[in-house]
Amino acid sequence: MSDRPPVVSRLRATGVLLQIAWNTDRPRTVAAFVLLGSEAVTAALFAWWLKLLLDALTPINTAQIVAATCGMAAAIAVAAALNYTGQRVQIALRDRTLAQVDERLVRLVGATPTLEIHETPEYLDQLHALNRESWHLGHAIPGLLNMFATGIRIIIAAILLAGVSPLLLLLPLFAIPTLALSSKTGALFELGNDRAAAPARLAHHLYELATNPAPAKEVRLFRLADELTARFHRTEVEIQRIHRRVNLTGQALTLLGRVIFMVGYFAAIAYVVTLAVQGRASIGDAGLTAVLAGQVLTLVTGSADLIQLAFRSLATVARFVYLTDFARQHTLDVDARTTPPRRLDDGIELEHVSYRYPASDHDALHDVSLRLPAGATVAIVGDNGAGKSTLVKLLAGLYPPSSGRVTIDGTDLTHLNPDQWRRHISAAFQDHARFEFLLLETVGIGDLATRDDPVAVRAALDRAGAADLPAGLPAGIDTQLGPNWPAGIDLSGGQWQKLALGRAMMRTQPLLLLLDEPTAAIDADTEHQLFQQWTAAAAKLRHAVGAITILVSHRFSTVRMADHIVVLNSDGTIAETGSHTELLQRHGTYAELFELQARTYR
Ligand SMILES: Nc1ncnc2c1ncn2[C@@H]1O[C@H](COP(=O)(O)OP(=O)(O)OP(=O)(O)O)[C@@H](O)[C@H]1O
Repeated sequence: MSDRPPVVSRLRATGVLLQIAWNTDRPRTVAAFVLLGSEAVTAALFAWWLKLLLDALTPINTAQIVAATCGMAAAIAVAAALNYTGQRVQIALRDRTLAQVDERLVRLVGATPTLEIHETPEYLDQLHALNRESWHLGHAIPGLLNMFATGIRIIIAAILLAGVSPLLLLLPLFAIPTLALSSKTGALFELGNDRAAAPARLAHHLYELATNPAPAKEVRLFRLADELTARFHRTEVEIQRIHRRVNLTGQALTLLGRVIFMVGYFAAIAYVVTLAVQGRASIGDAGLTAVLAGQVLTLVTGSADLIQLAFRSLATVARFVYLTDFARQHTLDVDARTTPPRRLDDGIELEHVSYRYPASDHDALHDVSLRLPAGATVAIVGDNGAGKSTLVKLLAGLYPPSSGRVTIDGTDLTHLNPDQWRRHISAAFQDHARFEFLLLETVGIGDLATRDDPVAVRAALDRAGAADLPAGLPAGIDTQLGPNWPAGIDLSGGQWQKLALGRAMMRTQPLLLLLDEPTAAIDADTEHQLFQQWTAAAAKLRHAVGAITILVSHRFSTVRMADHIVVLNSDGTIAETGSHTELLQRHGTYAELFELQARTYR
């Protein structure tokens, strides 16, 4: 997961967790440590009151008997009260801290300017493992507090035992193997999870395929239930095999540690009994030792379990730290970068641009050099997988080129503040998101400045050819979208796509409008009309801001309207560029594809 040794990454995780708790709720952080620490002191002193009581019996010392009995009763009552309050504070602190952990992750990942983290297998494995182990996160804060309280009890028990005989301080030494082995077993658990991360992600994917509504049609049509079940079963067997192997080793190590401690425990009891027989220890000392030796057993084995649990939960916190570090590394120092121009005078240029996806062994785009003049409408065509969407995402700054550069009026796109650049662009994709909000918001978020303005939203819907869509819905523009919400309704694929288009139309003067097969689910005639409308709008914007419109489409009746057409080869290189007329005269790939499609429609 990271290059750091496990102990260092756990220490860092502890620091991060305590810092989040502190920033989230300072009073409760302090209260939890004070209450549980005080409970530990009170409970640990019970044995001392017992010793005073036993010593007061021979000879009888009534005042001491009364004081010791009251002390014992008070120790029990106060410890119970502190424990009750401390646990409640601890639960509230845990819940608030966990909510803060989730919020940090959402904020950091959402603010990452490029898409690369979503395509890096190592990152995805860690994210999935974090989701799977999310219940461990819930143990992290209680685990740290319990370790703190247990530490106090062990220290007090050690002081009291040393008072009887310094030799008794050797007793906790017998616990060292248990303690040492517990971190080893914790590391083994983490190793199991790391090894199982990839098959676990596969199992999750198979589970989602079988249970989510989106793939349900194809799963039934292609009768894939048995196939998915068989794959799921094989993957789960593999996951269990990985865990079983490391768990067996862990259990054997735990047993060994316990046996060693038991030897020391019986030796301590035998030693104090011998001292008492020789008259070198009082009855109270013998009672104190018997109770404390028993407590040390519980405390040490308990603390070993606590350390193990804390090690596991801190391993999960360490995943969170890894993910946030990863996201932070990808959130480059954006504020320091140049502000984009308010209008395009020259245009956009791609200079020998190549792009390779993190998990891929070949370029999706290779050595692409292109000039997109200010004010132009540009269509990109090519076979499936030729790199059209990749090119669109590079222009949006969602990926940095692997080599070469994209310039905006001469400024390297990677030097522009991505947040500012995205204020000047708009986009609609074939694989658009389904924001299940009110229709008004689903479209309005295309321009956060006017997101709640019904006039702006209706105008955007009009530009997207969806002016009539709200009228057919129960609450019009205020209809809740998404069947999973109260009064929420689902839409057809084409209707969702029109809303995505509406979102793209919210911005009225973008410098760059990216339309990546935004009308694939809409009929060809409507697409044709819409593109005519957009070309007319682009002509107006040409003079105002020099806006460039990029359209990816497989429909040549639409593509032909563009000023410039870029044809990509299936290996991500450029085949040819030019206007429709120029490309037809060239009798190359475009002319061939155009003729083929035109023939189909004749
Ligand atoms: N996230 C990814 N990780 C690895 N490879 C990818 C990823 N996305 C796309 N590719 C690969 O990059 C190449 C270009 O894909 P891209 O989506 O840009 O093609 P496209 O021309 O838009 O295709 P289509 O017409 O099918 O939408 C393809 O070979 C594809 O398999």
